[in-house]
Amino acid sequence: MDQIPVHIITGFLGSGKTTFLNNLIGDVRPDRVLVIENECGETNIDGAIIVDGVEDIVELNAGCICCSLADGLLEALEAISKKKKEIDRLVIETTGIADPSSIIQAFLQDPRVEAHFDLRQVICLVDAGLVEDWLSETDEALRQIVASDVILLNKSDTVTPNYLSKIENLLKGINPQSEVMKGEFGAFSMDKIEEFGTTQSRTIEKKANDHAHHHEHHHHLDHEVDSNSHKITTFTINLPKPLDLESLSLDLNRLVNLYRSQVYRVKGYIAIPNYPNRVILQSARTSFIATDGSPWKSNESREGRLVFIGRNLRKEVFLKMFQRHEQGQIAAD
Ligand SMILES: Nc1nc2c(ncn2[C@@H]2O[C@H](COP(=O)(O)OP(=O)(O)OP(=O)(O)O)[C@@H](O)[C@H]2O)c(=O)[nH]1
Repeated sequence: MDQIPVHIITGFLGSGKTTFLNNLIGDVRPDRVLVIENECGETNIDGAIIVDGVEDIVELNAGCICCSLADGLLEALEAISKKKKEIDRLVIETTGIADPSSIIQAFLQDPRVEAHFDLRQVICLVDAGLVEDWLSETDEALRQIVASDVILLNKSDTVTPNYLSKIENLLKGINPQSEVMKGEFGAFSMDKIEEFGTTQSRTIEKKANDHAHHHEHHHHLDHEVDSNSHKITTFTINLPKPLDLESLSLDLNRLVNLYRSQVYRVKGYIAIPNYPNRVILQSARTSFIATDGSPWKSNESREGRLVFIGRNLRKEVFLKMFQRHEQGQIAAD
């Protein structure tokens, strides 16, 4: 029986997973790719960011796939296995704080999954400018790098060539079995990546076993993840009205600068008055970047959502700041 080739895309928050996925989809026949998106929090922001044309995007929200294998992922895979003839590949994008080892294990050790799917490669996106921070502040970044077959050292435009070489060596030191490619804006050729060969089952099995059982965090809609001494918090702020982009950007930049050491990632979209598209706002320890998202449908209520991910974040503090500085009404979820 033919198996569906699978790639798992991992990498820390904001490292460029979605950007790479968009490139990959541009390279192949999008109607024959199926994507499983996993987001932290209830809002699947990436669903709104990804380019159109993909056969299907299965959204697994409200938790991290690595923790809900028993329900969400296995169910999704079972449904996908029935579409075998319609798709050429399955791509799974994990959350930025996921330990991918239990997902890898499912593909290598669960007979229900193995029967239909062939895990080709685990690909890890790395933010050249921030990876040292993430390695020193979190455990997840290390686990993702260790579990991968191919490391895409992304955002090379944000660092000097010398620093880039230093990071390349650091990554090779952490995971000597992996291949490292350097680049920017997720522009890595899938053909080249596939030339590195498929994952050696034995190797990956070892990796999966090495990293299994280290993972005991619990994900909820708004949740805190205890990962040794690091507490990763995720919460969503709903923005029920269209908002002024300029004043909101000022507020948001002020917020992330004030809590710079605690805020890992903010991502979401807002509605702005008289504008036909969602405006996607995101930051990864940097200023906010605003880009066009998908158009609002005529019957849709124009509500924005921002997901915050960080360490020891207190939602009340952020809500209060929004309430003080926003023009519209802000509601907690
Ligand atoms: N300067 C620079 N920015 C980049 C590069 N690659 C991606 N970005 C930007 O970095 C931000 C995060 O990229 P994403 O692709 O959303 O990252 P992600 O890993 O999917 O993020 P999460 O899903 O939140 O973990 C976006 O604003 C991208 O446009 C790069 O090579 N250089």
